[in-house]
Amino acid sequence: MSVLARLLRQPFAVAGLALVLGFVALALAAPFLPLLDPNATEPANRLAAPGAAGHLLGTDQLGRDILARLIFGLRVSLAVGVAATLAAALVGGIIGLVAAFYGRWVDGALMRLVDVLMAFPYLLLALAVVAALGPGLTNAALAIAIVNVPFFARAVRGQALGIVRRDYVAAARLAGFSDLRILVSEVLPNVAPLLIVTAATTIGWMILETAGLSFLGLGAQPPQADLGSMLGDGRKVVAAAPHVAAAPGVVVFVLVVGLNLLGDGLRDALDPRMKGAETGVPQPATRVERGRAASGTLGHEASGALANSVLDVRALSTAFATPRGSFPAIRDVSFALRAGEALGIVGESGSGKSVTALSLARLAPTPPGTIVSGEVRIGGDDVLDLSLDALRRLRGDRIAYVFQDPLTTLNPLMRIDAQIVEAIRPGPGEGAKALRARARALMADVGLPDPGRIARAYPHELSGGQRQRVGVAMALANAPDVLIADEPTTALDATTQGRILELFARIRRERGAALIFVSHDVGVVAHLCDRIAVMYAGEIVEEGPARAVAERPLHPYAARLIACAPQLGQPDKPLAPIPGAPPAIDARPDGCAFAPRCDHAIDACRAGPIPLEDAGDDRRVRCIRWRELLGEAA
Ligand SMILES: Nc1ncnc2c1ncn2[C@@H]1O[C@H](COP(=O)(O)OP(=O)(O)OP(=O)(O)O)[C@@H](O)[C@H]1O
Repeated sequence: MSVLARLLRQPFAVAGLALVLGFVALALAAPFLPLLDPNATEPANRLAAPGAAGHLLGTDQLGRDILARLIFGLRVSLAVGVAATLAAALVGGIIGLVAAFYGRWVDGALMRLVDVLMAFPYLLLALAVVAALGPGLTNAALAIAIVNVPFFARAVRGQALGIVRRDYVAAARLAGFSDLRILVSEVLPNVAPLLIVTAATTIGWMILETAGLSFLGLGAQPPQADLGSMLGDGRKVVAAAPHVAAAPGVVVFVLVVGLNLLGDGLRDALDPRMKGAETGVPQPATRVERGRAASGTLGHEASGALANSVLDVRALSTAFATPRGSFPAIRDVSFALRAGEALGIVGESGSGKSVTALSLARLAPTPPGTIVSGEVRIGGDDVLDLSLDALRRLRGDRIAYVFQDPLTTLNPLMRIDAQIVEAIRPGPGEGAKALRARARALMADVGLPDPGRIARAYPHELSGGQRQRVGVAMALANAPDVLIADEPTTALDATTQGRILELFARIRRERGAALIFVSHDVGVVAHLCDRIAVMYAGEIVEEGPARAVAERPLHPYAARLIACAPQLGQPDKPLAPIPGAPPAIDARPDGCAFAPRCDHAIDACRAGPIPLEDAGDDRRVRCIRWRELLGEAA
């Protein structure tokens, strides 16, 4: 959606835009309107009331027409405000960019200068500038621009500091581009929205400041009018003729309100992340709004309830709000796990593995995510019905996570043992010493060498494999019933990966927790897990015992996915990548989502939703042709 379209969706911004456009049109048209001469005095008609003697808004103390002066004054104020804003944005922008780009002493010198400018109260500084340069509108505008340079310089520097360290700027340097070219083509486009936003939200303020200087007699000089000098003139006769001050007062007020509404709207349109409601802090739990999903319980019957399951997921669907509407990222996901059982979820990137894993403890981000249907039963409770307090107790206690990169989840400033202790829910009367002992025991349990040393270390002092073991120790802290590992070995080298997989296998054997292991590596999952669920475009397309699925997949997608995974000991195995790409969440077809990439698709595949069918031998498959294809293969 374009910036303009986003702007026009905000009623307050539209009101601001209408007001500002109205004022600008009036100011531009001033010379062509049938107005009286704004500077022509008419002593006989001094302080005429509005409507009297052909003066719609009356006259001032010299008998000048207030309406004409107001429109011409508006023209002057707008021009001065815009010019001062552009000048401040230009100079401040350059200072900010140069300071961030060159760093070190350049940055130090420029920023100290900016600090000095900011140390003075703005009006005092503006008065000093005007005193030095002499009164007059141009000098007043210059003073206001100088006073506002620091705001632009600081904002731009802050943003540019992050950008100049990015790899694409380093790449431009390596390519031999000149500093100017890098600043203009790589850095500037990234700070431009911020510059526009700062200008849009400051311009109203700058018009007010210029009006303030004119009000004090330091800006527009007689007979020229601007809104500030008109207010200053009106103040002298406010008791006898309040309309003289009221007219410019109302115009300044409405103009600045309009500019601020427009500026705020522009900020939200240019950078939606800055908008309060949408960015807000993520909610502590995924929103649940069941009953909105159309697909209902397809496949629910097939899953059936599993006797003595610790986790029972039925027809779970999670949707994400996008600018084009709300679309399900996962649909109708059902499976069940017994204590000690391990389920591997595999699929291409974007197939919904992580959204499934996160939705189980309502950790999928809201906004933009909402769980729109389903049930997640852990030991009889439906997680989707729990209060926030109950949900907090459940997380960590009964369901725990291990993520891909523990460096992002560990606190860089806390020692390892303190972080593990923090994850432990203390038993009654359990003191600090006992908790530390439990932390050491956990560390030994997950195979961390030399727990004494590692306990005192910070996360950055550990290797990737050690950090992942810390992540596992924290997840195991309260002996959860369900352990969910989301690609826990992806960031590790092959040897370390093997050791961490062994750790998961041991945990499962010894602790009897149910394990959900998310991975894009079918080989790893087949080795570690009892069952495999293959996901495609947000749906489980095949689910069953790991060995059976890996050796004799029933769904054409599962078969292709397994065919394109390299296998240890089979160096000659031909790898056949699947042509095409999975559909985006807002472009999923009505029927089988894999049909456009499937060699076996027929018209019936595209006709409508395909149910997850029971395929015997404890297997389920979402394909209407699996029996035929199995026959062909045999
Ligand atoms: N915060 C979000 N906002 C909008 N859409 C999202 C969000 N998070 C995920 N999605 C969408 O949901 C779908 C499933 O994403 P998910 O992260 O579950 O995939 P995945 O299978 O785990 O992929 P990967 O292996 O790359 O992690 C994707 O199409 C993604 O675009």
